[in-house]
Amino acid sequence: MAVQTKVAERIMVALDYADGAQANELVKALKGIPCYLKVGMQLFYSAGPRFVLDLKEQGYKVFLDLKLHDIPNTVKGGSESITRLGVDMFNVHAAGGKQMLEAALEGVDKALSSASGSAKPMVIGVTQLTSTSQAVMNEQIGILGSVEAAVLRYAGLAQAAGLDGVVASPLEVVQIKQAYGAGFVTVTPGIRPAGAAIGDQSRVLTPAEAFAQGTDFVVIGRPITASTDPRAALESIIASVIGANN
Ligand SMILES: O=C(O)c1cc(=O)[nH]c(=O)n1[C@@H]1O[C@H](COP(=O)(O)O)[C@@H](O)[C@H]1O
Repeated sequence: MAVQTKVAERIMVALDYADGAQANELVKALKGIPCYLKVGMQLFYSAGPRFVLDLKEQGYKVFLDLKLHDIPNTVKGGSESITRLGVDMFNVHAAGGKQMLEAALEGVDKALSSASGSAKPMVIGVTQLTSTSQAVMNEQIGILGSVEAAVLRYAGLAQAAGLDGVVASPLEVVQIKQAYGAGFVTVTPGIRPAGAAIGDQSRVLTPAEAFAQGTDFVVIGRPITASTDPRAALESIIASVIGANN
């Protein structure tokens, strides 16, 4: 497999758009690059399950980022509905606790036991959002200690519940892999190519730095979607990762 393909398959492009038409413009612009596509709440609340099904029909890997966080019974039902869409990955907040995380997996199993041929999606626990700084976590949210310690605690909870991995910032990947094993998947937003606007993110690294930390997937939105030439932006990110490895 070409090295470009291997890198592209580990880049999740965040389709943070107001509607399906705008998102489809980007999908068209990136056609032929085998990246993962991430559908988040803005697009899903507007374009709905149909948009997700369309991406799957086109053969894309899809991460449905709806960050479920509710009572276990509701999360179980939500996970069941999500699994029926045939997505490859979805996420739930680890802060919901072990019973809620286990309920998400029960929802997946329930859908798979009755659905026709849906593949098992990876279920990923959100730890501390990458927009959260140490000060915000301690002083506003009221969680004491370091961000790293909180992320590791959430990751441990996610693993104990049987999840496939976690969303965290690239700064925490080495510790997560050390504590929970190389096979415990890390999905890392908070990615900014050198010189890109950081915006509301707090804990960031460049794409090449994130992969050097050993992350499995990077999530990238605005550095691609806000670019005047999104395809060139993605290609230059891929080239930067390959260049850093040579
Ligand atoms: O679960 C996520 O995808 C997520 C978790 C997190 O901690 N931080 C985070 O930024 N995200 C998502 O990753 C994407 C990052 O987008 P950009 O900041 O534009 O690159 C957005 O769609 C966020 O919703």
